[in-house]
Amino acid sequence: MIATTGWPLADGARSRGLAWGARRSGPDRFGAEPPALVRPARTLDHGVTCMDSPFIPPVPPTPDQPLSPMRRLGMLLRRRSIMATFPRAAYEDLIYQRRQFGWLTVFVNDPAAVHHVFVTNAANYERPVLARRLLRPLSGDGLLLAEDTDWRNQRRILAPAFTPENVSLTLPHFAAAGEALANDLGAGRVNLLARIRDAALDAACRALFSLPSDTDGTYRRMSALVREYFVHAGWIALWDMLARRESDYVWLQKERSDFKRRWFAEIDGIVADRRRQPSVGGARDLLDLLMQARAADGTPALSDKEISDQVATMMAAGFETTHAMFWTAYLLACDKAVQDEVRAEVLAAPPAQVRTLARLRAWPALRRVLMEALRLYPPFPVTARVARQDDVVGGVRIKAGTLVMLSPWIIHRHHRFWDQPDAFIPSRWIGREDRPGEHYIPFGVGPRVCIGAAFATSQVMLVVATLLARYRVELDDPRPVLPTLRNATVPAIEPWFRLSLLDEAPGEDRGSTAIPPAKAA
Ligand code: HEM
Repeated sequence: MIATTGWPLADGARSRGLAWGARRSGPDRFGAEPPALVRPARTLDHGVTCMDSPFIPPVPPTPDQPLSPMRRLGMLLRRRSIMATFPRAAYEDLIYQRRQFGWLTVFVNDPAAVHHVFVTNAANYERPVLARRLLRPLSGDGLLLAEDTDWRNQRRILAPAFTPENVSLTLPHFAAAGEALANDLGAGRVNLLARIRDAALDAACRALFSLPSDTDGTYRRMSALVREYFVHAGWIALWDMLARRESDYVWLQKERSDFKRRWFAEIDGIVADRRRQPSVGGARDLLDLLMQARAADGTPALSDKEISDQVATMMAAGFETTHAMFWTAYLLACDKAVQDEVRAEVLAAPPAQVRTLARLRAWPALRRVLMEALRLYPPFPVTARVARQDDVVGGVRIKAGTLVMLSPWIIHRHHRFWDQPDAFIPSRWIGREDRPGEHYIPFGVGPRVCIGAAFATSQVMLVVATLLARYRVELDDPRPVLPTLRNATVPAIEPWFRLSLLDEAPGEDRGSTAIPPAKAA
């Protein structure tokens, strides 16, 4: 058991090392004294009994007062966590506003205001230039960045590929990726994030393209490319904030255009290979489903370029799954009792038997842990829109051009909406697995809600279940694992974990992986 205190944090906070069942101590996020270490079980508003003294994962410090625009800008440019810029009021107000050099940004927490912006008046809002500049090299002209009629057409064409039957088609691919990960790992000390990153890409490549093994190095190259993108070309620069159009300061975007060329060369190659060697019989993966999509007159609905754009979008969006997988494993590693509960149900219904979405219901405890992981660490911590015309949002008059933010990070930890918002309490979802409520929005809201939600959740569940069926997982690192934002909610460090085979005593050392974890992700 590790319980080190006082490790200096990147964001200037101090926190505790946390391992098996480590519990909260020290002041809370708002500086208040903590409640007693062991709390009695009690009943929440929605009638669910909450476990004693839940694990409270560390987070960047929350400023009591809003930070000045200069300080926020400095933090952003120095790659400090965006979460550390949200003051206490953001977690308490229904509408939280701030100005950046005269520009108003409105965070909508109020469900009615969220509904107005993302559903009833969604046509008045579009993705901001900044998001398009950052995401275009990764996702091309696919669904994620499409707008208006183009978006409606694309969504209509893609929807059939994501029906429960078609997502079920991909489950064997996810199970195979989980098996490959479990075989590859072995007992000992491990940089689980690095391995999960590879496993998520492996799962995506299998489900999208039926690439069963990395014989020609395709997904190693793709993995390296995406990592490189998130660390370098995909990071916000000052000129991105100044740009009014996607094409502004194009000469400063050479790194991004180079990335786009290399990224699409890989994807175009995969599409061209499938054209040369089409699948026989029915569809075996998402690429087949996209190639088989038909317009009303029976002609192919998508050209090869459009297929590449959609595949790139799915791959880019699919990287969110890596982090969902990591945070799920991390939370399980930090709460032994919950891990044991999940393992018991996984051993009772082994992953090899799970071949349909309906069968995933055999793992309700795992599902609740994933729901809690997506609540505490939503892979997209903020979703932004720009008003096309003046509007009134939650009683606030906004002008055309105003940035309106929906932050799952804030809403999921909002003090009006959640009991013990920062605590890991999977039991809060008992009986609510299918109706998590309007304050739970990891996959977005309204017509542009994530099309790949079932795909992503089944992937995470199958890979994590396969891991737990083989190993006990512990955190073996004294450093606090703080979330930060790099296009997704990622851990600021790559922590060490310790795996032991189920028939070994926990923590028994069978050697460690030779490669030390890389520095901050
Ligand atoms: C845990 C993993 C994932 C999370 C948390 C997630 C979350 C989201 C969110 C919040 C949005 C809405 C963004 C907005 O409104 O601006 C979105 C959109 C989207 N997601 Fe996901 N996503 C995940 C995985 C996936 C996967 C695996 C795929 C594809 C296979 C995918 C495909 C998409 C696409 C294409 C869109 C754009 C939908 C549209 O604009 O109509 N996502 N996702």
